Amino acid sequence: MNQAHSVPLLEGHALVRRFPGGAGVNGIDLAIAPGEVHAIVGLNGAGKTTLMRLLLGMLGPQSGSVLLDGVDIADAPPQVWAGAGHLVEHPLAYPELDVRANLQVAARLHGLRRAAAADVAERAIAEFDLARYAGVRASRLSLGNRQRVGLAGALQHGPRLIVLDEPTNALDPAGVILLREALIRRVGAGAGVLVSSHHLDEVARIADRVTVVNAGRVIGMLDPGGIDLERAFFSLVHADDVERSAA
Ligand SMILES: Nc1ncnc2c1ncn2[C@@H]1O[C@H](COP(=O)(O)OP(=O)(O)OP(=O)(O)O)[C@@H](O)[C@H]1O
Repeated sequence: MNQAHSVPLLEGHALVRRFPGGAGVNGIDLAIAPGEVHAIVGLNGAGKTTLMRLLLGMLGPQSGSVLLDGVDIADAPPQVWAGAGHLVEHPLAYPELDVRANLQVAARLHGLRRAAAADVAERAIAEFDLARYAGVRASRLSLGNRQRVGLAGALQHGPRLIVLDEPTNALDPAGVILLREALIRRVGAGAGVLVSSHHLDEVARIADRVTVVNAGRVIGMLDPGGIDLERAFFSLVHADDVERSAA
């Protein structure tokens, strides 16, 4: 960690996507560098998921742009996308397939050949402690195990860019540790991670940078090594709410 590089893996510039009623993303700049964990935190409805969907091209911006490896995502070829891994919104593609098959399909969709896909899927099963469930249909899994499979599928192909929306939701404490270690390994090897979370303790453990989002805008940064992250978070949000209500 802490080896932030000058060329970002992913950059969002002046991103705007307002939904009817005004909520959404109201002009955000954000970058993810190789070798860093960049966390975004914010209250429910702050715009974190919308921002991630914009950054991944799952949702088009009304204005602004996104560069992936320096290339506008509208022009990024499939091999550039193959170097990304994300888990935003839907943990599983194929509920009727078993865990092993789901992971193999996910690896194939990231451009791996059949034998390599089978190989990475076995390693992912081991990494996320899913051996007991490898032959179980995904639709029969508990929420937490489904989340483990989704994370394994997002990380198994060795992406350089990792984007995870609230990845610790539904995970048990063992799953939280497995994920933390999996991310630390990848960041140590040069990957860049964007992660949203409501768990400030976990954010403090893994993040190099923490961006606070409120009402669709970036309102400040938190120091992950700071002593009272919760207090710092609420004071930023409160100050922003007061400022907006006075405007
Ligand atoms: N498709 C949509 N149509 C209308 N409003 C939407 C749509 N998607 C999101 N919103 C609204 O945009 C705002 C931001 O939602 P978003 O899911 O990005 O927040 P979030 O920060 O991820 O919240 P949470 O912490 O609850 O997951 C919310 O008020 C939400 O209701």
